[in-house]
Amino acid sequence: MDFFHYKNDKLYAEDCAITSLAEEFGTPLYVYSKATLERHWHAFDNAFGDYPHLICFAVKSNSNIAVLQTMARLGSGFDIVSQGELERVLTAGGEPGKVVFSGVAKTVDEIARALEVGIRCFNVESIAELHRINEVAGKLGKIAPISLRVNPDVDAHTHPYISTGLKENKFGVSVDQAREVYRLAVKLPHIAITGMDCHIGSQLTELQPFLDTADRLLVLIEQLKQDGISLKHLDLGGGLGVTYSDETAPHPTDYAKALLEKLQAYNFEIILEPGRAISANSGVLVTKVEYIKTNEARNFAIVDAGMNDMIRPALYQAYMNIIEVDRTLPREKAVYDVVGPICETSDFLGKKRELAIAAGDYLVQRSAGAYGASMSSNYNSRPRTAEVMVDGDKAFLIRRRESYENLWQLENLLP
Ligand SMILES: Cc1ncc(COP(=O)(O)O)c(C=O)c1O
Ligand SMILES: N[C@@H](CCCC[NH3+])C(=O)O
Repeated sequence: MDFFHYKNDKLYAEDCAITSLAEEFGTPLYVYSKATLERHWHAFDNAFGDYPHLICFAVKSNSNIAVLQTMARLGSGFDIVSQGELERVLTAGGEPGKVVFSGVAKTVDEIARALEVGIRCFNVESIAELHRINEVAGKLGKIAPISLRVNPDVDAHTHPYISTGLKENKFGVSVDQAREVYRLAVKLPHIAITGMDCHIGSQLTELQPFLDTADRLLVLIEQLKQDGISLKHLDLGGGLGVTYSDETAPHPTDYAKALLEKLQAYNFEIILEPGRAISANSGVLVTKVEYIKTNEARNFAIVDAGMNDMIRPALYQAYMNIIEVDRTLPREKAVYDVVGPICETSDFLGKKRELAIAAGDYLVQRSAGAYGASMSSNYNSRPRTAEVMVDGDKAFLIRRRESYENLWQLENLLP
């Protein structure tokens, strides 16, 4: 069941008509469905049944505090990559004891804050970081729980910009060095080894790379046993893909089943860090057609949302569906490039889309709940969009539209 659906040819988010939301809150507008967020989180959580596990929502995919609050109320953990994300989780009511901290450049201040609030563990990405965490923990009189992010050198078969598990990527410690690093970690006085993690990439549409990764990590885990190092958890990161057009991504149940077949014999808690699979299809970007422009080569639908609001097509040539909001309007179909207001040729939401539209109509870009608002910017001095969370027939403004004053509120004129 899709909570974004047509009723009498008019698009709804749950029981709220998108046209009404656009008129009430203006466009561009991010609209999230609370029921979809919850259903997707439960799909992961239920997939593991009674097997010990923790689903840590990847905050980077959608960091609005109401989205995080929705996750926290379900009992979710969180995967963070900065102190900013940590503070958001805490503000949203998330439990610090369910936070895992990834990221290659953790600063001294970030480490100290994470130790102060008592996060679940640091996903350590280098030897230098391990030493830094040990030092900071020592100064604070704490023991830092750590997991080593192992880079398994597995090809995730995804876009090169969102592939993270190859040796040439900056992430983690290579699988060949990891044993040495664990042997070092075990000797450090302010470090407690709790687990192992990895994250090989995003928008994976096959299970095999995850399973190959698990195999490589299990070999390493056996070697660590010989060294007397035992782990409490195994964190396989995020990365499960979603359907943007016609790709089929594995269901969390199939993923969990395949993992459990491998891991049943071990006594680990399993941690996953899904972002996109929970948030992408829980949200849409609503935009208004400002102008239709036609030349010999193209029809352009010029809309009020740009690459500053949704950068995925510009950055990864990502395909995202674009659909009409009101199909009862009498319109001729034509093929359009749907482009934004930004002064960049890469500013498009979609190319060669068949749409029945006229100026003034609303369009929706689907699957925009992940890496949409969280990657938005003020480029071209465009105030960031509002965000709305729909719950049944109620709509809550969870981020107000920025004002023009907001654009320069942190800037100063010279004396
Ligand atoms: C360490 C880590 N965990 C989790 C995620 C979430 O990934 P996804 O949104 O593909 O599930 C990412 C982003 O790719 C990441 O870098
Ligand atoms: N931002 C990317 C995903 C990268 C995730 C970060 N490791 C996307 O929109 O597809």
